[in-house]
Amino acid sequence: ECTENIPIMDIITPRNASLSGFYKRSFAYFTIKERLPRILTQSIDILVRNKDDIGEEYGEKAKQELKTVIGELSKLKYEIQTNKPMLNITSNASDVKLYNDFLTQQPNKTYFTAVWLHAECYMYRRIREIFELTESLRSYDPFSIQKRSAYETNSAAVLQLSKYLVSNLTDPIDTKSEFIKLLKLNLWGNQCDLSFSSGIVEDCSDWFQILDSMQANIVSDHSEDVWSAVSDANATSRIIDIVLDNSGYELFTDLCLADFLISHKFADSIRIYVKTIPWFVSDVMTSDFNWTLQQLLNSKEKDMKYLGQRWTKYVNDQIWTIVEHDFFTLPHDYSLMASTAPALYKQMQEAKVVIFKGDLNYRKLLGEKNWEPSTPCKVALQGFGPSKIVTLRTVKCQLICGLEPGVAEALSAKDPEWETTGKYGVIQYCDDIRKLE
Ligand SMILES: O=P(O)(O)OC[C@H]1O[C@](O)(CO)[C@@H](O)[C@@H]1O
Ligand SMILES: [Mn+2]
Repeated sequence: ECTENIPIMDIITPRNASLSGFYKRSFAYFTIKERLPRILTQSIDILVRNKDDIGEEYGEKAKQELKTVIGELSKLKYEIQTNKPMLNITSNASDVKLYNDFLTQQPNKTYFTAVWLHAECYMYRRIREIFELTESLRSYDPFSIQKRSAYETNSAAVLQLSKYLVSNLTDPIDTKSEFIKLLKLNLWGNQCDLSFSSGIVEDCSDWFQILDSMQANIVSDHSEDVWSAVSDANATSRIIDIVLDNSGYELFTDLCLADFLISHKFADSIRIYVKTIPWFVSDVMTSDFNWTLQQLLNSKEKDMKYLGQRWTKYVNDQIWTIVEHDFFTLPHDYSLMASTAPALYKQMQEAKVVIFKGDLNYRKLLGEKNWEPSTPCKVALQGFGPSKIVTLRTVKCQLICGLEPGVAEALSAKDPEWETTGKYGVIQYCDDIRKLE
């Protein structure tokens, strides 16, 4: 039991405190104690199982370097389990200065005593550093195999949704109700995330049938506000930003939403924000985006092929643009964006609406704080507000805002694990704070 000498408290997370492994009766503690080491073990197993293929593709030297990489991943796992301090990143990548400056400023620098967000982001940044410091595996994505198989596992759901979307594009529809239906399908797509389900991907194909019955699990539903914001014909901006989360089926639901926004003329351009390094196992990088379009283009299913062609044209015509920015893989929460990445904040201010996907983005929007669940979203955002904000998030950890009084208490009474199963979700909207001044 190597956590016995860790100075942590055997309590739940206090109200308004930062989530941290320091509170033993928390999901943060469980994640750092159990889940992060398991993710590293999974990565090591996958590298060992695929070392011949990787040697084929990256050369003999890569096969040798894999031994070092596996050793380094094991060392990282041991560091976490024994609560070592998070040391500076030593590679010379573009984010390293910002990263180390941030690390230096943190009062608690060990995995179990740091803010959970910082410790978890740091682990993924260290995984990246291990590959950055090799010669032949600098561009290798250790999560690519898992991201690809997650897509394959859900190909039935992708096919079903592609048929639905294509029929929507041709038949006359009730735009508002179809938009809100697509929004909810998009929300539930967030359940498919490998850092959470540790590789077991839900079968998402029966969601059409049960969408209505899942309505009860949307514990905060601002769909009407989201509809008003995206369909606002008086808005000056014709840009909608989508900050992506997971690859696979979830990415497909994001592209369906992005297509709907263009084809129904709610925007002239969609900016799609991806990660610049392998992140939280499932998160989308440009390579995953391109791979997904390629799968659609190569598909034998006519609707999938058609969408692949349609969406490739959106990219070529710059109706959809991929935005890469280091900020999204820093440990900084979004209240620090304006000061840390002013150009990015300014760019987001150009958008009509900014849609954030998933649990990690939600944690960064709320500054990783254990707010009173009925705290208004505007308060929890702590000043972050480049535009109108929409979040589509399945609830995977113990932080939330914007709930009606009593809702959280009722959920805890009915289902004590409600915050950490991904079974519940929120569709939340926060108006542009510039308007509220
Ligand atoms: O892919 P998503 O929705 O951001 O979920 C990943 C998040 O869920 C968790 O697994 C639990 O909160 C975190 O480790 C991580 O922030
Ligand atoms: Mn994710």
